[in-house]
Amino acid sequence: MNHPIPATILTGFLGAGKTTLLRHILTAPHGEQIAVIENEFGAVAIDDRLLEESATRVTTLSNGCICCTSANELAEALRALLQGLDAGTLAFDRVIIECTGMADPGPIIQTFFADPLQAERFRLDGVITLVDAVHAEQQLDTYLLAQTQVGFADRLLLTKTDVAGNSEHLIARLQRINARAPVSVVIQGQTDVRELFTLEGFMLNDRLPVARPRFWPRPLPAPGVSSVVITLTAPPAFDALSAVMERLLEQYADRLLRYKGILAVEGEARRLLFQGVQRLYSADWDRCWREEEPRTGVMVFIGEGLPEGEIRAAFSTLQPA
Ligand SMILES: Nc1nc2c(ncn2[C@@H]2O[C@H](COP(=O)(O)OP(=O)(O)OP(=O)(O)O)[C@@H](O)[C@H]2O)c(=O)[nH]1
Repeated sequence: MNHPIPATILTGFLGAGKTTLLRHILTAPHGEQIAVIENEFGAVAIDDRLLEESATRVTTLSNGCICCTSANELAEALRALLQGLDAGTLAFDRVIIECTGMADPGPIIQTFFADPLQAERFRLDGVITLVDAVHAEQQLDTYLLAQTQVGFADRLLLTKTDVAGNSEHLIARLQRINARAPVSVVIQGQTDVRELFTLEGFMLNDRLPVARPRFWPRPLPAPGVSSVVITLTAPPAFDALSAVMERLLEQYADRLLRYKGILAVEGEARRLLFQGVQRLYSADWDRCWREEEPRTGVMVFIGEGLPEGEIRAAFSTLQPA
């Protein structure tokens, strides 16, 4: 059985610097061969040829926005890459998908969960969202999509800080939208590529940063994308936990972009890893808790117009009064 091939999704609003970063990734000496799936918006080919020189293969999805029409096309492109790999006509260690600036990463991510072949042969390593420090505040004010892209991220990269100057306010805003994803600065695509390649954002392991709870003086204006971090100090019973999650998903799955957590369960030596994207989720038993580890569970919910009160109330029923 082959190891699943890691896939990285690059997203970010129009002009955020995705192609600039991709070019840097393709020429950096990280030792991986990379296949690229480009999602063109409109007919104007961006620098495919430039990318072609350093990538194993560049597949361009013709159909504009992946999120609207071409989820199937993406699945087809991934399948074609696998065929090439299996036939020995292609060699690559990783796939990078560059989304258009107007794409909602949700359906793209779901492609990796929904299709059994994709789920088996690929491992979604992480979603990297680029944020243009010059324009992001205005984009976040105007386009829910810009917030959604931030909400889906495992890692946020702030670009153009060389022009924007002080970005503290923006960084605080990004962390409010997505308390889970670390934010780092990238100027003209320059970054340590290896750090982008081992996110394992969907594997939920020890790399999940356990976000500190944050307190904000004012609630976010709704609707907006925000995150809620829930900490469970006492391990709940499995059935009670399942019932709470099922009820929340039944009612609010549409509003939940992503949620994931590491949970301790009563009478169970192993950690429960729970993660999902909108309606698609999985719960898996992971390694045993180590003796010295506090059996504290943490769940992070990221979503649009998050029903924070309801989520907190549901989980509080799992804790001793
Ligand atoms: N000053 C500055 N400019 C940057 C930086 N990163 C990217 N740019 C410029 O921003 C512009 C847009 O960069 P691209 O890499 O094409 O952005 P993109 O996200 O691929 O754009 P779309 O495909 O249109 O969504 C280009 O002119 C880049 O040179 C940066 O860190 N600083």
